[in-house]
Amino acid sequence: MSFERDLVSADADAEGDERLVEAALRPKRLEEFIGQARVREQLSLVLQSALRRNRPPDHVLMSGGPGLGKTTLALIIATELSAPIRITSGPALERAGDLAAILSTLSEGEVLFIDEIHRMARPAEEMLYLAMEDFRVDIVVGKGPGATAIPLEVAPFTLVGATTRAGLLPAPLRDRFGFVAHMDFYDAGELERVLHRSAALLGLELPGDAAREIAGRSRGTPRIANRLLRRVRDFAEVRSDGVVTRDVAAAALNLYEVDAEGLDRLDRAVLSALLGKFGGGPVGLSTLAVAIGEEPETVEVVAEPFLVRQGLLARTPRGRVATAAAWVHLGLTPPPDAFGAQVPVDLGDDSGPA
Ligand SMILES: Nc1ncnc2c1ncn2[C@@H]1O[C@H](COP(=O)(O)OP(=O)(O)OP(=O)(O)O)[C@@H](O)[C@H]1O
Ligand SMILES: [Mg+2]
Repeated sequence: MSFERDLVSADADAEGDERLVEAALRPKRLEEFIGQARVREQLSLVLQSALRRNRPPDHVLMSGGPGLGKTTLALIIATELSAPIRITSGPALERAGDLAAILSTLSEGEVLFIDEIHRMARPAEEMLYLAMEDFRVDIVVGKGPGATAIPLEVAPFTLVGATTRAGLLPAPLRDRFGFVAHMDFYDAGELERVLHRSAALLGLELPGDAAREIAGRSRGTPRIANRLLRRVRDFAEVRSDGVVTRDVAAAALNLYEVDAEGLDRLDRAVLSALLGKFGGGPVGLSTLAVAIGEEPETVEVVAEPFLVRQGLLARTPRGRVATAAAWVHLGLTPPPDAFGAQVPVDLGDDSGPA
């Protein structure tokens, strides 16, 4: 085996390994799933009543940002129903035939998981409407006036769709889901629980204050929490005999350019460009994305929701605007007319004009 081959396979192994770890850390049952209390309770009811009636549950749509647990929940749904699951994604369903091939081979009660469902092609989407509602599809044979539609029955199944952009789903599709689960960012306490659970699975001792340090920098996202935990573990193995402390965690995360508020390179690039190149905005999404060499969708889906939640960026009808807090976060003085600079300040009882 040549040296290059070795390097390549070592690389692929490392990446495969990371993905394996991510899969190993996924909660398998609904009760192991941390946070999202409302979604969990709603979903639990949907599943329990379906089990009681011995019928496949309503179709479920999960919407929320990357890494918040959509795929994890889809797998949990199948497990809780003791049903097989078929996994595909919107971009893989380019032609109606791609979807027909899957639908026609589903077994009764099977869960069909379509990830990135907002990226499905139109013809497949229209076929899906019919399948969701009537459990049949029309296979069109031939073209033009001679074309005929051959109806084909589909076994009753449960569709689980996941999307980071629910707004892009056409209404007819959205309306055919019986239950929509909105996944939100996790709070610090929930992320700490995710971290403790993962640390236990990785055989890593994680003190409470170290977990808090990592949780605070995880952008409200379990996937990021787990990823940062692995970087902290690496750092500890090499630099501190595998012992994780709060200082070790902080040093590791500083090394990986995750700042104290959890902003990573992309977040800071967005803010720096917004302040440095556009004077704080307003600036359009695509202009901003071009300025940092990213796709608009990446900026919109990955960076912005977190920046908005942290009160660092605002989406206005005229474009993206940095708030006064953004200037402060990057160590700059906000201009007097900075967006959000006029936040009402409670000066107490006796500080007002006499
Ligand atoms: N509620 C949770 N409790 C514990 N771990 C979680 C939870 N949600 C997500 N995770 C962890 O985060 C990782 C990412 O979750 P998942 O793959 O389900 O995200 P996703 O929403 O499907 O993301 P994407 O939009 O990128 O596909 C999982 O490997 C899992 O270990
Ligand atoms: Mg996913």
